Amino acid sequence: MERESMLWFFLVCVIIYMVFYFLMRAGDYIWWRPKRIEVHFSKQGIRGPKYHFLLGNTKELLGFMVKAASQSLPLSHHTSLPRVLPFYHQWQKLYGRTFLVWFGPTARLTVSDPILIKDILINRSELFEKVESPPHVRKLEGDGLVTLQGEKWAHHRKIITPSFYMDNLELMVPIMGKSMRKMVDDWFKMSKGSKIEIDVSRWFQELTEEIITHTFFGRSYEEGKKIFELHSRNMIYAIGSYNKIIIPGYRFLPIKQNRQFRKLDREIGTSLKKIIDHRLKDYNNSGVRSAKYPNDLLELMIQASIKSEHTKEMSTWGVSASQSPSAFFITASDIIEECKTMLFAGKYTTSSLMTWTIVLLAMHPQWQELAREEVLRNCGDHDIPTKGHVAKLKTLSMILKESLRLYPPAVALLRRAKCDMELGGCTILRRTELMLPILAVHHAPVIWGQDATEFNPARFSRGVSHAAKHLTAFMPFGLGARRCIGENLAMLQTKLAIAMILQQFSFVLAPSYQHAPTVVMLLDPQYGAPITFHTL
Ligand code: HEM
Repeated sequence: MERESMLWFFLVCVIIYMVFYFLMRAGDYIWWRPKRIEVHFSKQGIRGPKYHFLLGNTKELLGFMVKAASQSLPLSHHTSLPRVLPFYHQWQKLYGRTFLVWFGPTARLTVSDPILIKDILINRSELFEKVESPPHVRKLEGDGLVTLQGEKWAHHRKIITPSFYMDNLELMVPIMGKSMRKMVDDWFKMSKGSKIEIDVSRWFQELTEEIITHTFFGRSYEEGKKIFELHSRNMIYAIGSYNKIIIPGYRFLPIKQNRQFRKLDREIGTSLKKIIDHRLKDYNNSGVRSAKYPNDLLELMIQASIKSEHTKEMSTWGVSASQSPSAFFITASDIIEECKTMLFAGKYTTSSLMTWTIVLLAMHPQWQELAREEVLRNCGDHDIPTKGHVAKLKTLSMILKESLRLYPPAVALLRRAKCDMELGGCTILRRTELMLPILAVHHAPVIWGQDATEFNPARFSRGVSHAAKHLTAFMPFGLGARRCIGENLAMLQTKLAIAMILQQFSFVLAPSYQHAPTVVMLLDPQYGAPITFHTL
């Protein structure tokens, strides 16, 4: 009996200890640790809004966003920072360009000095890692290049990079041109030879989807298209849950939205596997391809995977394990994840660039005229521009850069310190997150001059180095080793699309257009981008 009571006593002590331990850990996470971090930074002169229990500054952040979203900007007015990143606009006035913000109990050091940004993204990038996206977004973006770290990221980057070389992409100009011709012809028909109002953002999303499908899937285009459609549907669920990410365990709730999300995700995996299995039939047991097709991104990855030493994975694909060479490259599930990543990273970013460029040209008719004159002079008035033509469109290049400067699709980057370190004379603690507000850097008068918030593509006439005080202040595609791999593809397809629109139409903002740049995941027009096109 006594032994039994002892056992009970012991058990109760263990439970009390464990409860106490977890309470202490939780208390440390949501109160003492944030307070220590606040003191640590304030001793070094870095201040910021006060940390509030559990929520951090979430309430203030949401308040700023709701207020900013309720008012549109005047037309042709590009001072979008107070609307898009209202917290940065308000707090940098109080605390300076480097300050501490609390996203729940997570501290984020906001850094907008280009010299420090260069340190973080280029000079000492190995000391920083990427920050994971919220769970639903992570599922959508896939475990591909955007999120991978370390050696695996380096392997994938090496394999995928050749697909995005300019020489390779230029071969796709006729295919891209065909998709764009179809879009422009559709608009022409809808205009009945006169004029038509179109919300361009939706059309550009479809266009970029088609082009990435060609880049990735090549001859499997039709099957690839279905996967994109599933992915786009899932994107709607992810966006729906984006503002609920502060609810712990939200993604596990057995609600219709979550069930639907998981179902579509499984369907994407199954469909992709089918395409890969089909392609593998072109390979003999030695891993040599019998059929002759041009290389698309999927093919490059399959070839790399055939060299994989992941024998188990390979045998499930029906390729003889004994034939696999020894170097580790890439596996079947890696390909599936990379595919999702490309779809996620390439579609909405590029359509956002196309949309803002058309909006800007509609707002600034003198630049629209200059760009059209250049296009007609170099490419003629109807023909699909060739890669040679595209290379000559210098004014259009300047316009795209100015569009990316004023309206960068990705408005901020995130990194996390891997260890305690010194940055700009201040000690940063391990696991501190750093927020690099691209939009704020692109709009800073100290970097770009007093006309920083004006649309002036001429500032890029002698290149980025003459446009800004710091070469690294222009970073719509990021900087350093993790710089966007799809930059060439995005610029090429946007140039081609805008050139082909300029050949056929002049355009102005539709009367219903409201100038309201906003961020859900990327920078988009809150009420769409209705534009009135007049046939030439
Ligand atoms: C205007 C269009 C685009 C913009 C503004 C853009 C922007 C960016 C930015 C800012 C990054 C760096 C993220 C970071 O450092 O945390 C990035 C990375 C990336 N982008 Fe893009 N992107 C665009 C188009 C594309 C396209 C068309 C693709 C592919 C089809 C693509 C694929 C990627 C990938 C895979 C990464 C991760 C690279 C790595 O970490 O190695 N992007 N992009």
